[in-house]
Amino acid sequence: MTTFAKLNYELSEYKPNIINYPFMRKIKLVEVRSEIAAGTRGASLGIDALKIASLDKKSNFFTKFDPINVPDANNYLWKGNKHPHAKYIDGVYQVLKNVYSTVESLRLEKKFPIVLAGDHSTAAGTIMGIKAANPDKRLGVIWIDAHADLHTPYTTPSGNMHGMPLAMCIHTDNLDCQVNEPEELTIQYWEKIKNIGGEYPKINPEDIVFISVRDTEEPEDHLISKYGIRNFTTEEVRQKGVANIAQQALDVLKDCDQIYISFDVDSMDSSISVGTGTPVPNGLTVEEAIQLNAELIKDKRVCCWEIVEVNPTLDTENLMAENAFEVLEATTSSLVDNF
Ligand SMILES: NC(=[NH2+])NCCC[C@H](N)C(=O)O
Ligand SMILES: [Mn+2]
Repeated sequence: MTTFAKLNYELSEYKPNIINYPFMRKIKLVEVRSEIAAGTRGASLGIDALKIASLDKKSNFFTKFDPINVPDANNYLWKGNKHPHAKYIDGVYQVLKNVYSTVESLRLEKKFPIVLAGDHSTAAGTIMGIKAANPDKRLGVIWIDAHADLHTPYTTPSGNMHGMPLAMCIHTDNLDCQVNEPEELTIQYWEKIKNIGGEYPKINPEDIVFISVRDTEEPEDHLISKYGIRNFTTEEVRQKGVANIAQQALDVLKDCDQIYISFDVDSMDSSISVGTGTPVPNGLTVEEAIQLNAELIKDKRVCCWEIVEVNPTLDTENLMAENAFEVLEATTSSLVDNF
């Protein structure tokens, strides 16, 4: 703890109501065990794998913050998929509404949600919730990921909706690059999803910053160049250093009033990220991921942080969860220390 944080902490013993706020962030853990939007089974176990990693490390992390559980719709997996270009979109819609309303309420209470989630689609619900609580604040997004997650039912190569959350939030169909003909019912759900929390884009595409994105398809590349979305590559992170890239990323978002950070563990290199559904080479090291998140979260505009896509069923010895837990713990203590 910094001296000021320590003083603040000590004072808070005596005057909890006055001193705790606004100096200390009120952290709330949000657990979303959704995996229907991933192509591989098992991401719903990621949160519990993080808890096992914490126990093995004898860390008291999970005793420090109250968790809240958001209901998932993983039972849809038993029914079979009816939407080839947006798999289980009916279930995804339910989960996104749940995440959205949970995050909205937390933000209205000025809490800082640390979201532990399964598949990455739920990040759209998080963004919609942040925006709903403060519609007049311009929201920027730092998306640390191997993927751009900018697909739509009209462009997706896989039908997996964890490849679509950013398109939901910028409210695009990307018809310029249409390759699929989604069914009418699929489109109805897609429209409902885009309009959760209001019939408007929740973020400007220009207010997205990518870090380590390296596995995109042509329709995503089209949106990236159309909107000039900045991507800081792994090479840039390595050449210029993590602190420099963190600063540059925050500078891109200089006109934003609040910032959400989404950390997909597949941003880390495939040599250590076997335990995730879509691993990609040339990613960040664990150390780089730790430094990057710990640095970014110091910015006072950051109002929510999320970690996703840990899948222990694909792993050996819970390696990914152990690494991801290091990132979670270090990022959270940076948040606490630099309130
Ligand atoms: N959040 C993720 N892991 N996304 C992976 C997406 C992979 C690919 N672009 C797809 O649409 O299927
Ligand atoms: Mn992702």
